[in-house]
Amino acid sequence: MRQNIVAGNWKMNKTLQEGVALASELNKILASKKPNCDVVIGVPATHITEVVKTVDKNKIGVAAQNCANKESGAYTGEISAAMVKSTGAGYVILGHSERREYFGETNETLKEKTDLALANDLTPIFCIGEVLEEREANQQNQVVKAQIEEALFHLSADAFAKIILAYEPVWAIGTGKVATPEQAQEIHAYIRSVIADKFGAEVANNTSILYGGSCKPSNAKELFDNPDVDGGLIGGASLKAEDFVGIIDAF
Ligand SMILES: O=C[C@H](O)COP(=O)(O)O
Repeated sequence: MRQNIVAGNWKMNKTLQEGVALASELNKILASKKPNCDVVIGVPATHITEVVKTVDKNKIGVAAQNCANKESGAYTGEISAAMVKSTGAGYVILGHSERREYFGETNETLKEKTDLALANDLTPIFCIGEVLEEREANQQNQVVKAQIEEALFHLSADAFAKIILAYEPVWAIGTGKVATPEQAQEIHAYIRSVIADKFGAEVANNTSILYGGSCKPSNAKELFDNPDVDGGLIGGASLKAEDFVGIIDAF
């Protein structure tokens, strides 16, 4: 069934001690709440084990921010999907635009990462989205369609059903410039139609599609109120427990 989800992406922020303190604060606040959405935090790989120990797993899921496109072996510095799984994380963020832009990730490598994540029983939070020039040229639909087709269309419908999508217009990430609720709804509905055409209406209806890009407590509700927006992937505002909880409370 389609889930509402608020996922944080801490990116490369917080030392281990600061991260554990943030996770602990969040855990404490959520202990007395019953959120109307699943809550996930995407933390640096070095923090996963301690954060998993810190939070109530029934309330907060933990995500890695990446995994390797190889199973194991001589790939210095890489972290495999099996290693991520062994830390206790349940999710992995894949294809974030920062990984695509700064670390050369392509739809082809993301296809391999997705397969390994699924094989290791991790839930991918798979990011797609257009850059500003593409939006200005009105190419956003074809960009996100190609990202989904090239990295995910080889999957069976059952495998695809395990994926969470995150639509993040790159021009809205960390810029304070948020997509309007209408822009978000329009492209989320389009993404769902792309999924329906390939995997059928049931899979499409059950896929959670999150919005990411300058989402904060003050604009979360108007974004999440749209029928095809099932939550958010939150960067900056996930670094303060109060702000992150403000977004969770938008549901
Ligand atoms: O993964 C999260 C997104 O990149 C959004 O980041 P932001 O909320 O700081 O704009």
